[in-house]
Amino acid sequence: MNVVVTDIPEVLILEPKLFGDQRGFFLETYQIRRYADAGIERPFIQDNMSRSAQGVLRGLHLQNPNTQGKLVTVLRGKVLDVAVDVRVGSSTFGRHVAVELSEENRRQLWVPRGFAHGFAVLSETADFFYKCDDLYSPKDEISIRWNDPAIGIKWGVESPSLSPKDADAPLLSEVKNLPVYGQAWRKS
Ligand SMILES: Cc1cn([C@H]2C[C@H](O)[C@@H](COP(=O)(O)OP(=O)(O)O[C@H]3O[C@@H](C)C(=O)[C@@H](O)[C@H]3O)O2)c(=O)[nH]c1=O
Repeated sequence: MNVVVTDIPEVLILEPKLFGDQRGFFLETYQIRRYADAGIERPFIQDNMSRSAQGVLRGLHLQNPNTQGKLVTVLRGKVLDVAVDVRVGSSTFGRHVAVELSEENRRQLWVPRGFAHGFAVLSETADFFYKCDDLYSPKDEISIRWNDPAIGIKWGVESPSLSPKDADAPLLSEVKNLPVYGQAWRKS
């Protein structure tokens, strides 16, 4: 597995080794020791899957407290996947990493605790799978406006299709209960 450290060093791109043969291919999408060596150490306790049509944008989402680290994989299709550092007091607060994840490149993104996450679907449909290191907690959910100019993400999608919650989301500067740097990802 190749590990690519991004401009925000806690955000990682993982490139699992792919074994192709006449039947198709095989790869490990998670393996406890290898991912721990890359810095992804907490146990995953929830797995999620979603399917979305072209032009759908989900995000930007996080939970606080009960922040979740997410290891995200695209099983089918292509998305632009984004992690935004929203940890108050972080030297990279408000900055983001945007990476294309697809069934062709088989890349994964590690979205650490304390980061907002979202993705836009660039293919006809996308099947999206992610592992979480804390449980879904609706009372802790925070949405941040996908097109907040202070974040400045170039999604590559015109007029995305959004959930009502995401369409009405506040700007980053309007969110009161953001995670605090140094608390969001403390080892449990
Ligand atoms: C996220 C989630 C949703 N749900 C339910 C609540 C709701 O009825 C339905 C759809 O929920 P949402 O609209 O929040 O789904 P969605 O917009 O796909 O939310 C997800 O977006 C991406 C970007 C993330 O990073 C995820 O953590 C999560 O926030 O599924 C669960 O039961 N468990 C979960 O873990």
